[in-house]
Amino acid sequence: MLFLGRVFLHQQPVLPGYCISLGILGGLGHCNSSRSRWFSSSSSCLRRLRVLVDMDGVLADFEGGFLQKFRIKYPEMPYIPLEDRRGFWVSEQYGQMDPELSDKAISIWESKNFFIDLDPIPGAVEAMKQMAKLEETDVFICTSPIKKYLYCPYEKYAWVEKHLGQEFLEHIVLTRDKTVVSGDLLIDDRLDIIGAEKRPSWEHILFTACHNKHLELHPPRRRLHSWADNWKAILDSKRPL
Ligand SMILES: Cc1cn([C@H]2C[C@H](OP(=O)(O)O)[C@@H](CO)O2)c(=O)[nH]c1=O
Ligand SMILES: [Mg+2]
Ligand SMILES: [Mg+2]
Repeated sequence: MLFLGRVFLHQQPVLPGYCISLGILGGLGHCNSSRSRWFSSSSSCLRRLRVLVDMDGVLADFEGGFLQKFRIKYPEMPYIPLEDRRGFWVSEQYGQMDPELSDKAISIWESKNFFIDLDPIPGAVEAMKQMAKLEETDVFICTSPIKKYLYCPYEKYAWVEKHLGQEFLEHIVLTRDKTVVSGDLLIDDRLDIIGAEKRPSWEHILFTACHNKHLELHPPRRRLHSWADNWKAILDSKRPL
């Protein structure tokens, strides 16, 4: 008998709708990673955890890099110290201070070398290397390019190669819509991640950043406060028992 369905863990669907199994559902997860993983000898497929990790604000310090370059390019202009940042979009808050500052802010991340020059977030590189080495775990960097595509997509790849190594180039998902990417977890600094898929397969873990640290999350939503926080425990909470 063919069974087509979804399994829920922590109220999150962990099986994409296209995962078809022959009856036995216990312990199933993403079964599409390779043909041999679809079924083990006991007719249940090995379940690998898939973690999607955002780039800007989680691996690469977009906010710090922005402020540094903004102050160099516009030394006479007012700026917003990182502790006063509110709201995801930098240009919105700058525009509220002075309408002409919105375009000036945008000019910073639309410039050549903005994305490649970003410093890693503390602990990010080490955590990603450790995470990738974990058994039964697949890690992907899931990041949105800006729409001015002249430099950003290239520089995001170059950044990953520079800081994480060439092997990680196989693990990049560039998308403007993260809801259509399947995974168990998405670690991301943006509060509202919406798109075409109304029921994304991942649980969103909010990565704490200067612009979101004051926001109160409603249960069962969870945060990762930094890479010094216990990210392994969050991964383990999504593994089958
Ligand atoms: C415009 C803007 C972009 N970004 C990041 C988010 C996206 O990267 P990521 O998906 O890696 O977090 C990218 C394109 O919007 O730039 C900010 O973090 N703040 C901003 O104000
Ligand atoms: Mg981000
Ligand atoms: Mg691994």
